[in-house]
Amino acid sequence: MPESVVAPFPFSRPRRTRQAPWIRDLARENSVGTGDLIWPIFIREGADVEEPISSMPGVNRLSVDRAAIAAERAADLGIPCVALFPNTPRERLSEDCEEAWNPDNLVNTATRAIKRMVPEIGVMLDVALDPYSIHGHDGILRGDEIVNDETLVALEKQALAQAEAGADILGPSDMMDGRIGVIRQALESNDFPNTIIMSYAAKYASAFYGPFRDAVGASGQLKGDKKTYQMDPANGDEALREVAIDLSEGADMVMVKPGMPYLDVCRRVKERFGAPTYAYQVSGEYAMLAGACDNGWLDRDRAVAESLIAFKRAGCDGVLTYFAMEFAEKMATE
Ligand SMILES: NCC(=O)CCC(=O)O
Repeated sequence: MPESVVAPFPFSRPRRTRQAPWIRDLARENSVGTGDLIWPIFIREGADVEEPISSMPGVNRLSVDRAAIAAERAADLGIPCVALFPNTPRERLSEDCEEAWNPDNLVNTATRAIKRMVPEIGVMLDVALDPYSIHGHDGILRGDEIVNDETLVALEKQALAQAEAGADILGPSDMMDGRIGVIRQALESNDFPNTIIMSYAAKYASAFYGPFRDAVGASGQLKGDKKTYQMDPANGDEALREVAIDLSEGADMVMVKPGMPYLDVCRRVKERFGAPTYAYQVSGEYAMLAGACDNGWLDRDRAVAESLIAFKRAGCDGVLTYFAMEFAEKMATE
């Protein structure tokens, strides 16, 4: 940033550029639009079903047919991409997570349905085993250990099944070492040169994921915690090392997660690497804001817009947010 030269008061009066809407519009440094947003959708079994998620008031699990209709609405409103997360039926969870590479699992089926109905919207899928494991971890568990290299073999199979289903962006969210290189190599070797990888590069072991685990049906399952693979919230330099590794292994875009408590990390990542940088405003952030708004303690439209502009100000190119649809609906009426 250039050094600012400021005249002494009264020659300098910062309020001059805030005195009326037109000059505030003209002086505004950042903006957020629907084109900056990725909308996460939870997918469940069944047909014609929308099921509320109690810990995320206003967010529903959708059956595949409903998800395709919702994606069409999102595209009409200018949202460029949806991210799909499965609420896998309990009987399909296993130790070895085979459901993750089932070509007909919920997210692969939903991807095909959405791409058939709305080919112009991007579809992003998470590459990680937690929605498919009986223990709720993102990798293969042997004894007490999440085994890194064995997990990579499973992630490769999962990623290829997703690319085959038509996913445009793969989001490895597991935080195993070496997974971006393995997935990129597999995509190149299997004729998917255009599949984009947005790595969850700096994903923290956070308390703010609680409602998500409820949404995907994994809250009761998790044994222990994820601290041996997700990052320590106390660390910032380590995030830069993680991002450097993922970019050098072939990630096209990188993500910081959660969002609002980690805006410093977003800023540092963007400044250091200049790569396309995204933040995930996670379920706990959604629940916190939605809960306060539902209680009348915050003005919902203003609080949501302010939370989203903060990501742009911090240097992000875009945001994954459960508020995407309501923000887009609001923008469309203005
Ligand atoms: N891999 C996707 C997530 O873990 C989402 C977390 C959240 O929304 O809390």
